[in-house]
Amino acid sequence: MSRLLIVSNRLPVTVHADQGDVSVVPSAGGLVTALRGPHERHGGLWLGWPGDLARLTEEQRRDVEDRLEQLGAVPVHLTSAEVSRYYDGFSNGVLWPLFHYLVEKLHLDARHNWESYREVNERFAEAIVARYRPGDRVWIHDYQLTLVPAMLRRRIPDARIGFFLHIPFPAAEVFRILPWREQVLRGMLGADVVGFHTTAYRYHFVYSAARVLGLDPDLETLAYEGRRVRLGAYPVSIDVDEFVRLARDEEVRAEARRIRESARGRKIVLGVDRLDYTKGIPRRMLAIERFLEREPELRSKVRFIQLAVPTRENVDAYAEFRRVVNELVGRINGSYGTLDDVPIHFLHRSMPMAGVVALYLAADVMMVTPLRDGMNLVCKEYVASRIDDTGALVLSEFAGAAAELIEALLVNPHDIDAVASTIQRALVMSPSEQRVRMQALRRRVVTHDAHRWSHRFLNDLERAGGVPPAVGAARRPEGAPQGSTIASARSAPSLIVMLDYDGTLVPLEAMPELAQPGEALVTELRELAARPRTQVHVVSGRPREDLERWLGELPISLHAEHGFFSRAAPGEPWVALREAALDWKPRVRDVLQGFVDRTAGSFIEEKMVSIAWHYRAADPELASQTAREVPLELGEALREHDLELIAGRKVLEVRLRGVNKGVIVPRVLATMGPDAVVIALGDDRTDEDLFAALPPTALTIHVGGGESSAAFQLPDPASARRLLRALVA
Ligand SMILES: O=P(O)(O)OC[C@H]1O[C@H](O[C@H]2O[C@H](CO)[C@@H](O)[C@H](O)[C@H]2O)[C@H](O)[C@@H](O)[C@@H]1O
Ligand SMILES: O=c1ccn([C@@H]2O[C@H](COP(=O)(O)OP(=O)(O)O)[C@@H](O)[C@H]2O)c(=O)[nH]1
Repeated sequence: MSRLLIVSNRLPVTVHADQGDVSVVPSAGGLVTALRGPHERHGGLWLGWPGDLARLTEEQRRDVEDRLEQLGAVPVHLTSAEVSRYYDGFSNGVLWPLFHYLVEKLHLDARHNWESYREVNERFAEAIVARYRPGDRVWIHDYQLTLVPAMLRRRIPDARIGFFLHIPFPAAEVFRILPWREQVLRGMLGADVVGFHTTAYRYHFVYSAARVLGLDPDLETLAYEGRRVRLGAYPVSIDVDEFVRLARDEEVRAEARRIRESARGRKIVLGVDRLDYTKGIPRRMLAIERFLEREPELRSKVRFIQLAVPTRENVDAYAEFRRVVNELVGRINGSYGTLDDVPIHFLHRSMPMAGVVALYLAADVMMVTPLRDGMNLVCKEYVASRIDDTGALVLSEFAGAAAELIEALLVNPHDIDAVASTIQRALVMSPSEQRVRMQALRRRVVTHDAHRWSHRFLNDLERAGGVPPAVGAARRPEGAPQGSTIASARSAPSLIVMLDYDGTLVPLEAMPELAQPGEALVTELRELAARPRTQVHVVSGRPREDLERWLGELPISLHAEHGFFSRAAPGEPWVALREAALDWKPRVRDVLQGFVDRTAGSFIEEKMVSIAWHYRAADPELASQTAREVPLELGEALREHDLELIAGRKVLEVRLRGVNKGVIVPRVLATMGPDAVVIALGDDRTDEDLFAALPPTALTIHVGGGESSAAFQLPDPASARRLLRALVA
């Protein structure tokens, strides 16, 4: 049976060793809460870091490993130097603040932290390989392991790999600050499915990939290295039944009553967060201070409880942050406390889930006001626990959960006045308004629970994969031609080699004039043409002048503008395919010039019988939107003048209908005997016309990733040229 291998930095339990005592306790944080259900249901393995086992005796270690095994947990051990570099230094000192838009907290200079991050990601990939069985699904989680999908893909190319990011993916303008932006994107794109909490995070990812890697932006699927990577928004959630069960539990209810009694008639306003600077605790405290200042008559009627769970205490920013929060709480309690009570009850500890639910049941108002939060599960837990439809939720607009929980009182956590007013509003909310809002919230949380979250993701993972269509083509070529195929072509009585230029013989460049052939390529083509009974044809979309300037001396045939012009040998004239009306050009040029003017970095390439608008160097977001408008604006001109608009790789080209690379095929074949072997290589949509016009016996080769009607495929121009050299050898 197909197993689910869950892979995350943290295991569902963490081992603590304290002065000889060893405890194995449930890990804190939303990721672990969300994944417990799928792990138990699918009965697979969970690979992750168990905490520090270095100080355990051999016997204690064996005992811990037995307990982990019973839980289906596979430990990936980290040294204390790795914890400090990979986890504290890079994951939580670089990626965490950057992805939460807290750029001033970034520590980018410690390169060894990045090295360690890479090494530990390799270790995770190795650990997966060691446990992997064919048919397993691998689900990798979060920012600590962004490189693992690609590392695993290299080791097991046909593995089914999912990746889910639990924190926000920031806007491209913020993401590209990261010196390792390319590696992180390529790492994540190793997966078949990449999941985010919200459509906004997915959008940022797509445009980061477009900007940094030059991929074509598409919100559903990215074509990457010959694969199709599916992107989805899957808002994570909680095990609702478990919270309802705890909310009905007599002991939990008794504890909730005790908490209320100790508040002596005061209303309770609750916060539950890891003590993380993203959670907005200081600004929440300032809003409480503002509220107390503004509402003297309510001071004795409210108790604020803040449960602050210790977290990442070895990261400098967290230690400093704890000091700031302590000072604030001290100041407010000093100003507004009495001999009887203090306004803020601040608890710096973690609690068992039953204790947390008792707090949820006791609280009249729940404050969840992070500055940024990937999702935030605390707010969903509060809603699930309020089985009698009472209570008010104050929720930050910057939590991923705000996209779903729109019936909460949504606030901007940066606006202290607004948060203070919202506390007041929540405290006086009528029971009927509470019910209307809470019922709507509960409906959404109940129907979109953790079970549904994992089900949706794993369903998409089941169906994902495959390769992207190369424009205009329909299937995946078989792979590189075998040595025997090349050998039989070499021994054929005569050989016709038809070659596209850009993207096939040379890599694509930002500006067409930069893609010059270089001496090595010129020599290779000369040697190929010198083979006995061999014809070489370069069949390009380029104008005659480029081909003449770069390849004109060679004893080969040149075909420019997709075969509209041909030149048989050096010194011979260029011959046009037919008479062509060119009266459409000013009109088309005008329209395309409008697109150049509003899309910086794009340009027009004008040839004799076609005009192309190139946008590979333009801002990808702008260019992809603009490209959609081109057919609309050109529609009438295309119809009136019988023109075609052809989409290539980041280029749109207007040309006469019926002029394509296929038109030269009958002429070329007529020059050789029927037993000539034809080899054709091309990378783009326009080369599909050539492949389609060739006889089925031709050896057609698509250069690059994706689908094509070609029989074979080579990854890049370098391998295409190796094949040409092999023909000569
Ligand atoms: O493992 P730690 O370093 O102690 O941190 C705990 C977890 O914090 C983060 O949680 C995120 O995941 C939640 C569930 O998807 C989401 O609701 C929340 O907004 C996120 O911040 C972190 O992403 C996890 O990797 C940590 O395990
Ligand atoms: O003492 C506590 C208090 C809270 N939580 C849980 O920690 C998770 C916090 O998840 P959230 O998504 O809100 O934020 P994260 O901490 O993952 O950033 C929730 O399931 C809480 O119930 C916990 O494990 N121990």
